[in-house]
Amino acid sequence: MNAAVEFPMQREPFEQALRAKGALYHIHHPFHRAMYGGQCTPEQIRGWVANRYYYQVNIPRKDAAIMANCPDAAVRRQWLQRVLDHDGHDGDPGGIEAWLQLAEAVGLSREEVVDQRHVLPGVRFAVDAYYHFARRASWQEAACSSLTELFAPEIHQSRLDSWPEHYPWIDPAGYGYFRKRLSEARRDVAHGLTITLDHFTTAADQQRALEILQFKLDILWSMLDAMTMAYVHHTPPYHTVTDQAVWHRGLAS
Ligand SMILES: O=C(O)c1cc(C(=O)O)c2c(n1)C(=O)C(=O)c1cc(C(=O)O)[nH]c1-2
Repeated sequence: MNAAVEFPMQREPFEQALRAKGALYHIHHPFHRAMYGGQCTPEQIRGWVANRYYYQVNIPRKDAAIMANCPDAAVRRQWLQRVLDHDGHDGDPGGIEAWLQLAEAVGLSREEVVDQRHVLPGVRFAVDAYYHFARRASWQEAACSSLTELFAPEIHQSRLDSWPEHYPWIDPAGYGYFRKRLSEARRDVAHGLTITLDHFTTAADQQRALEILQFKLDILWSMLDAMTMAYVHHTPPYHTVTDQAVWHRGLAS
């Protein structure tokens, strides 16, 4: 009896298989489609910006966890740039600060964003799953999970192209974050892709890489599902019982 032998994909078809996952990117989520289609209310835009803040503040923590798991100094030196991009460094206030400027531009106060009062439990759990995966997984698997960034420049560009026209009430000074990420994401993805193509070489490894990328797509999609419940259907958690935002604001220190 012959056991089926699975051959690995060559480098190029494997990269194509990873890129094909873009068909499931959150750019296709109805919430995003409404956002760049100009159908979102100010409340919906504000809800998205306030919730996405939780992703923003956890990205550099996730990247620091990857560095902590990586014994290769050359990789760490390059990965460190991601932390600096978000946390800031000499002469660059960083992506978290740029996100807070976006928050102000859409009419939120810094305080209500930073204290995370608007962060929905579903968004928090999805982001936490990403952070915890990066802590537990090998650094190569965690690097692979960042590859949704393959598809991110297009989504940032779609906002730069559509928001000023559809949402003239947003102060254009807030768009710096999206502009900043165009080049940063392209650089990150070149590095993450090289690591992934080098590391996942057997057929089983390659299936695992595709599953990891699906996990990350699920995280991004689930965040928007939670926001849809709250801001489109007006059914946030506990809406059958109270109109107060009674959910917890995070137990992590
Ligand atoms: O606005 C977006 O839709 C979007 C998506 C993603 C992504 O695909 O994970 C990132 C970002 N933005 C982003 O700004 C960012 O800094 C970023 C870092 C990472 C990552 O996984 O390390 N993803 C993303």
